[in-house]
Amino acid sequence: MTPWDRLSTLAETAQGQSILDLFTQEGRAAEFSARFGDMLFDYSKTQIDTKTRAALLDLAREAGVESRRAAMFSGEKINETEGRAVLHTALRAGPEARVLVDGVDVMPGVRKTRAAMARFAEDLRSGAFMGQGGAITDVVNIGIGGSDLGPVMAVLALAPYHDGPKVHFVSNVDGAHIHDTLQHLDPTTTLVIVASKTFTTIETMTNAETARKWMATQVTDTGAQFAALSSNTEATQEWGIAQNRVFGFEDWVGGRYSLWGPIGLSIMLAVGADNFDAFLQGAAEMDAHFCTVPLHDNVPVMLALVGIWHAQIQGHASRAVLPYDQRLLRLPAYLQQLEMESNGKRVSMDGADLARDSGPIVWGEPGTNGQHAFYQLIHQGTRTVPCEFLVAAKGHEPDLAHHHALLVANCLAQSEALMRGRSLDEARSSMAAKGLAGPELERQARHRVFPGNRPSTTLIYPQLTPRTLGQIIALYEHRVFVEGIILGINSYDQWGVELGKELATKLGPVLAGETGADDKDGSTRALIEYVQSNRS
Ligand SMILES: O=P(O)(O)OC[C@H]1O[C@H](O)[C@H](O)[C@@H](O)[C@@H]1O
Repeated sequence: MTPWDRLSTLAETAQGQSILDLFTQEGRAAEFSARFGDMLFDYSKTQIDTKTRAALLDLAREAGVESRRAAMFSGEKINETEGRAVLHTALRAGPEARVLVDGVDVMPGVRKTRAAMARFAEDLRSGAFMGQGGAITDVVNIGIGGSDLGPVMAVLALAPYHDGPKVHFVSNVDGAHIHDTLQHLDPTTTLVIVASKTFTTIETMTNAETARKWMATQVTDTGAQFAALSSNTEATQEWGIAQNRVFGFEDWVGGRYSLWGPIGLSIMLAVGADNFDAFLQGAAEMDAHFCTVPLHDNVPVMLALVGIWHAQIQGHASRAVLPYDQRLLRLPAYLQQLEMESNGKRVSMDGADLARDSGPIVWGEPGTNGQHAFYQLIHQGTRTVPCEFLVAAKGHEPDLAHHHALLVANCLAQSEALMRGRSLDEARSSMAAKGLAGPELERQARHRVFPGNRPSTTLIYPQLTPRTLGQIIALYEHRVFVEGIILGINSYDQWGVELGKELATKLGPVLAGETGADDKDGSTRALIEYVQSNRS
């Protein structure tokens, strides 16, 4: 019997197994949680028991998690469809590290770029680097996908550490985005960063061109107030950005894994090089944990196995990520790219159809806001949505500690409510206490039943510092990697984004009326006609 078969059988047995009843086993909370430093990952509020966990760990071993992990860290070209190594971990490696790609140590180059970024950041933050109108007050990062989501998420998350210029982000090709961002800024004291690994992404290049025109209205040497983050340094030069403000990286850094290097410049500008270093250090600590701790106690591995249990074994199509932390507002969006662009694939590494479901749909919002919106479905809908809660024991506002206490209480209450539910008898008693009786009591009570037994995990940490944020992001990166290995997926390519881009490029001239729409289907033709007759 393969571990997959064993897990299917275990899932059948687990059907109807009360999670709450599992807690009659003494010490379950400690036994079904994993620690990393002062961070605790609690997965005891799931149906996973000792046998299930053993089978999940066998699955990980048989899939070759340990050897694939070694292959990734040693610079092997594990991104086989693109023939590339996967070494975002090198961007945060410590001073002693040596990482070979094709026999060459890449670390001297990584350190050189990191030092150049830090010098530039400190020059800009101290006012040594200025715009035409004086010290830089605002920075606009123009990028999309991995060149946007990571930096936006991290800059918002680290608000208590901001002591640099105000950082803004423009990603959407919708002119509204750049318009609304630039209209309040002064071009003479603004730095524009063009962040694009390829430096060909149409949205980014269109926005960059618009920013350049805006800058030219008041600045004589526009190029002097631009910086570029890219692995295509030739294109940055052609575009007119001086070499000393181009921060390059190699093709072994995937877009959605790139915030640790040059793509993180906006984060460094906002919080300073020391805080950025702490962010990298946190991630490096998680890397060391992932590489050395036995699978059973390994937080990324266990997070991945819980994910596999819920998505591929129990068949839950989505998972909700619910940070009880307003500053992690964009974490769900960031994780949507990280997880769904990495593991949303229908063929395995060798091109065969995937034997089971690909990675799940990831969605979420910060708590407590989500509670007043979609938690209704999570508690009483017909589908089970495994929930991943994140919360800090302590906030950053000592005088608002009572807010934080309420926040934490709500987070803990939600995982408890999801597990415990409310029975029909309990609902009946509360209706009876309100004076209801007979059929009306019965009808009202049924609406107030919570089936419960809904699984969730909680990641809890002392406080959201730069170091903790680095740990959390690296944790999720490795989770994605482990899930991808188990599914046999190449988590590091993204061919699924190409077709839409190609068709959009061809539709441009059609919409402009330069070419006909004869080869289009009826629906697309009708939409084209609608746009053409309603845009003037
Ligand atoms: O950084 P860029 O080359 O501009 O790419 C930006 C983004 O666009 C692509 O379509 C990919 O789906 C993303 O993985 C990537 O992060």
